[in-house]
Amino acid sequence: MLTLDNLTISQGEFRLVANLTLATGSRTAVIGPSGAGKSTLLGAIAGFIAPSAGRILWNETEITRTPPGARPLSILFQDQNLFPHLSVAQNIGLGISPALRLSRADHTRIEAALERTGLAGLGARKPAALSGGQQSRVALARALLRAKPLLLLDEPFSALGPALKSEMLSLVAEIAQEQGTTLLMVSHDPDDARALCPQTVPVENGTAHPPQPTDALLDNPPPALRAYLGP
Ligand SMILES: Nc1ncnc2c1ncn2[C@@H]1O[C@H](COP(=O)(O)OP(=O)(O)OP(=O)(O)O)[C@@H](O)[C@H]1O
Repeated sequence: MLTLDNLTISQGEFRLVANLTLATGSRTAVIGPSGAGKSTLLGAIAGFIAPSAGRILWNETEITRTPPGARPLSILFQDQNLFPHLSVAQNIGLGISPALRLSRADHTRIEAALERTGLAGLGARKPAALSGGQQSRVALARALLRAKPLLLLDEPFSALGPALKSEMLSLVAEIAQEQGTTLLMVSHDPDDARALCPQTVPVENGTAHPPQPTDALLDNPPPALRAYLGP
């Protein structure tokens, strides 16, 4: 279970407060107007942004000041964070060993992750020799190998076409289900939220609200979300 206990994040004039919990294995969308603080929220959970007050707990353990790499999570961004000079297999291997000290068993796991994400046979290529969709799959394969209990998605597939994006999101949901992963996903597309996430955290007016059932929220949004979601 992820707990945000009066978590307060300040960036210049901007301030965001979150008081909420996410059950283990749940899938949650984060929805709100541009600039509302969705990426800031994920950045604080991931440890890239230091909160000015409050606590982050994973189960009973406080991780508010745990370095990003030691937190029980993976995060996928739009910019897939692939190293251009490393092969696809090495980029995935970074999920196991940042120094790329990989055993034979590790290579077997990398092959399995390539296979699972539809990249079989592409391990020796450099990221530049892959399509955008394939690059997304590499980042996902790396997260898959890390098998952390919490997966944060900050619109990693938004540069892909609609069909490819929903294919990637389905793959994420499938893998999350298999691994029992807790999923927290920023989305600008209400249809993605409805398709994948039974509950949604609305972010508006400086608050990340506790999760609410996605369909009910989107069918009858509060005024601050209504304008953003449109008719
Ligand atoms: N380094 C910074 N210093 C000051 N303010 C910042 C900084 N980074 C972001 N902000 C402000 O914090 C607020 C939240 O930004 P954030 O990127 O989290 O919004 P968002 O909801 O993810 O938006 P979008 O949907 O457009 O990606 C914005 O008002 C932004 O201008």
